[in-house]
Amino acid sequence: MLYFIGLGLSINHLTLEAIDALRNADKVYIDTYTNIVPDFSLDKLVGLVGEEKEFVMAKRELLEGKNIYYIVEEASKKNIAILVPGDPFIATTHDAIRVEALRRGVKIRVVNGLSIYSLAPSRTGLQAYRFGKTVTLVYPDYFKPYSTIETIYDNLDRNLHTLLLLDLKIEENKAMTIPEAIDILIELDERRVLENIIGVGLAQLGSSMEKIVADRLADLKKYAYPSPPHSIIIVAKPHPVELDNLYYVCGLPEHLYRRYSVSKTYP
Ligand SMILES: C[S@@+](CC[C@H](N)C(=O)[O-])C[C@H]1O[C@@H](n2cnc3c(N)ncnc32)[C@H](O)[C@@H]1O
Repeated sequence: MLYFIGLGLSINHLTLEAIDALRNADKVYIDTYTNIVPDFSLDKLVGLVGEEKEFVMAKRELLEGKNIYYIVEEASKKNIAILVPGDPFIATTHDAIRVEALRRGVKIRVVNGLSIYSLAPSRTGLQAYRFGKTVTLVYPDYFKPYSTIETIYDNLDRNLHTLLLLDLKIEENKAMTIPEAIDILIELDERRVLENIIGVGLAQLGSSMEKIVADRLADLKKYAYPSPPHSIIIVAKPHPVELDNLYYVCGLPEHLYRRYSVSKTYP
């Protein structure tokens, strides 16, 4: 059996179903590269699921490429678990392992986990059905990420919010921060609309250090955030209830709350 288990965004998000599946596993691969879970502790995990099994802190190379065949082979003989931050199949590359297991006739089980995709709308009060395509902003090391800006423009043109995930290169010790992302966005913004639009900065969502702040996108740079993971929501024209949530839940400054309570134009 091959288990794909979501950890959630904090070790405290592990569900009873996840703990049960982990207890059944002979070997647990812990995905260490698709996200950062700041409060993750192997000792705490072992305490919850028992130590009589093998734990492997897995880098990208262990869960991708030809190693997929090795893991599926193992899972044809033993109970193997892959523990993934967030939800195991949201914004990860683990589908290739699932498909290979099913192709080989190896049984699989998916245990879902709390994801940035559900916490972002839920924690901010922005309505889930008003989000357009999610996009990741990558470091402009090799090319400028114009396609990311195009996606944000497309969403704004359809009056939809954008959940912007920020680049993680964990194996290079790099994780994009909200201020870094804003510099990149403003530099690439040919329409010159983004700096005045409302943005919501999300840092370590779901952990005890969680920070959520709403302001003009350009002004999100002036806040202090705990270390990554960070994301940003680019907010389309907010509905009245969303505007209330931006003010009361996310700390939108009062002058912006008042302005958008009466203004017909946005931003
Ligand atoms: C590749 S995605 C993986 C998503 C994960 N599988 C899930 O279901 O949440 C990782 C990106 O999600 C965002 N993210 C993940 N956890 C977060 C958190 N706790 N707070 C803010 N952003 C987060 C960051 O932008 C990070 O770079």
